[in-house]
Amino acid sequence: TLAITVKKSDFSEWYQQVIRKAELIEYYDVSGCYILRPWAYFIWEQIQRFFDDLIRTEEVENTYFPMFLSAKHLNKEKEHVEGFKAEVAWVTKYGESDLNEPLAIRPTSETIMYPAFAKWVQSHRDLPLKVNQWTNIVRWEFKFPTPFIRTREFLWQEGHTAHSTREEAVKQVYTILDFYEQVYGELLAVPVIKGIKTESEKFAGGDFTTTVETIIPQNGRGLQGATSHHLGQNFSKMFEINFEDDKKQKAFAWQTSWGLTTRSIGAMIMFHGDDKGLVLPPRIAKYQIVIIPIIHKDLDEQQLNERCEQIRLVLVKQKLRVHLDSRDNYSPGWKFNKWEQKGVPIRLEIGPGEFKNSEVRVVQRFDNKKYQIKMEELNQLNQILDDIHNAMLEKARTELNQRIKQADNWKEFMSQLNQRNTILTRWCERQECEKEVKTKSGIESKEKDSEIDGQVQLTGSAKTLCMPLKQDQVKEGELCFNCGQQAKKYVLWGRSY
Ligand SMILES: O=C1CCCN[C@@H]1CCCn1cnc2cc(F)c(Cl)cc2c1=O
Ligand SMILES: [Mg+2]
Repeated sequence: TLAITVKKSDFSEWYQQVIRKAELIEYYDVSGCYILRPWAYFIWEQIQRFFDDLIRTEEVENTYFPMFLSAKHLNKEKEHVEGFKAEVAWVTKYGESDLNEPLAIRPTSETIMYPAFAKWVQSHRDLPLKVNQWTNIVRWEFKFPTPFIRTREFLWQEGHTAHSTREEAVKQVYTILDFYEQVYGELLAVPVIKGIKTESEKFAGGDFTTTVETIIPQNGRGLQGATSHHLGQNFSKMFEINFEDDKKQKAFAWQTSWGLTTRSIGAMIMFHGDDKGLVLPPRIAKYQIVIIPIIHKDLDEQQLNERCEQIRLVLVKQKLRVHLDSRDNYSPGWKFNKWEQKGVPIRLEIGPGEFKNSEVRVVQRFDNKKYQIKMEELNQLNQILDDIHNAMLEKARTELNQRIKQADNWKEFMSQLNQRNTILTRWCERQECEKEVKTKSGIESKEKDSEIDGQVQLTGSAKTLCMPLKQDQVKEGELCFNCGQQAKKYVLWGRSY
């Protein structure tokens, strides 16, 4: 059927219907793999354009590295690959013949890139080295797949830099983290919390991991939006990426790596969608405006179409992405419904009244506001779209903040968790304490692990999402909410994707 048959509150069924009825996703017969249709791929292109403009200001250069790597290469960083081996996909044959050694498909590109870095970096004059690539990635996840959020093949960018000093590398980590916050806020109208991962949740191969986390309002689950790691000298020692510093001393480079994936599109869909379907933030909408002629017996059809085409050209000149839907095999009502499902930010209706008064009827998708504007006021639409973006971001920020609660003890913590909130607590920073909270919260969670086909998809236990960069100073005598020892930091806990 055309209509979405559930409300957003029936969240996972709503999500499955929206991604199909908004024509974002088509299913494919390899489990965990999905087709990105033009309506979705356009969003990824906008993200690429926006992020490329940002990293260009940091003199990051786009490259392309091979997708295959040998077992030898992959096992170069044995210890941290250990935990990931189960999800590596391998090519073992070509035609009828066996490869004499199997090749892994990139699950990430450190071991592909860093041997080349070692060749390119000899002197401190070769630093800083800053490369990025836009590719697909394959990780044979065994958890139940969700389009955009968790798929076996996804698109991402991965940036990798090498610096001569720790300070410069650390600065780079935070500059990129700010760029990620801008991708979410300025492009996707999704608010995020910048923070640092705990030792247990960080990238094991690195020194520390920073992250932008968001919280899906419907289920209060944390979702990692993107990540920016300081790798220290761990990889440069492993791959001999060293250089002669200005005192003729051999020194190991200081490195960063950072990634953002098509999961960002899933976060945007979940945040902004409503019972009628997708709601697109204007800056990533393939069509920002759709024009619908309303044919009427008192109105000459030819003249109506000429007026609509005239309006379309005016808006094209204003650099707006506008589509005139003059199909004569669908009714206006059908078109309203379809373009609402696809989340087009503004619909312009032109019927006999508008025609006579040289007006258009504006219908805003995000808040369903309706009003008339004169033809000569069409130039207001650029600002109106900007205002819609800002209003969507503010509404989303309010919803996110409503999902963050404080707790000073276990009882309060579990009460908030079972109300599907995330919880900011003082914490001792001890890993075993963190592990205990994970275990206990899983046992006491009202929301049991949700399983599909016997595969745990979303667990009921809480984990740390991040230690927010913006946080109060913990004072002497202020204790960890769980173990009662002296607290050191505030940390945000939550169920997560
Ligand atoms: O998160 C990023 C940003 C972009 C570049 N990479 C880092 C670290 C990636 C961690 N990670 C994540 N997943 C992995 C999966 C695997 F199968 C293997 Cl072999 C390794 C990894 C792995 O190292
Ligand atoms: Mg993983």
